[in-house]
Amino acid sequence: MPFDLRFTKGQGTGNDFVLFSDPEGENELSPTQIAAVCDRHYGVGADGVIRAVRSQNLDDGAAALAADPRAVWFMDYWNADGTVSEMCGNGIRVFVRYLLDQGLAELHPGAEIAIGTRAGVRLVTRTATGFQVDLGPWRLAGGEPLVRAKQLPVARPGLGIDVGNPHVVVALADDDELEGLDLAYSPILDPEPEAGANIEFVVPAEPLVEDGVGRIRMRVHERGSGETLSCGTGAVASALAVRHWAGASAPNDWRVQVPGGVLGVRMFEAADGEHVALAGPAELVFDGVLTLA
Ligand SMILES: N[C@@H](CCC[C@H](N)C(=O)O)C(=O)O
Repeated sequence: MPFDLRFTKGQGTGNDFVLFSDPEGENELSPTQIAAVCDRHYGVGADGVIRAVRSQNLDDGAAALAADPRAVWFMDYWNADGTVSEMCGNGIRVFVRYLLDQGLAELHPGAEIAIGTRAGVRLVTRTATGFQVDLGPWRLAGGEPLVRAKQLPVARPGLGIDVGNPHVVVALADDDELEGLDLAYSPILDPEPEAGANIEFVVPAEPLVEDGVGRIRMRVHERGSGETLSCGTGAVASALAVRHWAGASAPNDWRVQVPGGVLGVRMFEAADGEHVALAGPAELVFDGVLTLA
């Protein structure tokens, strides 16, 4: 039975999403419907779909509420191919902008909002130009899979990093190598992690550190979405990887240039270990109605 999906299109550094509100958790889209919505020729076009559900109305939301009763909203995130992901760093900023715009939540200056996600509860605050999200503790995922990509002459070792979702970061020699990559083709990981991974290619700026801030450029091939203009968790994983390679003197503040803009990354100590935060813009672009079969 066809139905009308009322949605809002949003983006953060060019990583774009279709957002819709389903407080009672009654309108989960099928993977086929999500792929149809995200199709850039026959649908709205987006890198992912985000459903706003009250945490109390989702199984995954119950865990979020148990962890933090303030997490009344759950970010139900889906990639463009209809697969699910645990976390989206650009998406969660756009999600908060959407909740505020729809009058579903409030966020006063200096306050924080708790959002339920499959990676756990994440805290979001306002910044002068957008939002910052504390992505919580991170970890080296173990192993250094070889990465093959089109136009990369030889396979390179990647570093596995988990920031709630899985990433493999690969260092390239220079901007020419970065620009020359053809990410219309999916890079190949050897060994391929069972759950797949988002793959980031990074190049240090010259100099790497300026005024105490590390600077890198990044392109990404996202699990479930292909090449995107930006990936927030990918920017975080990339800064963590480059700091890891650079050694003890490397800074904790990073500026990550992606094709769609610039993101800020900061590592800091918290009660449960080192956390990593992501800052960047979040915009709503237009509202619409799509009839779905
Ligand atoms: N673009 C997002 C990440 C979205 C999920 C990712 N494709 C995955 O499957 O883990 C971001 O900004 O972090």
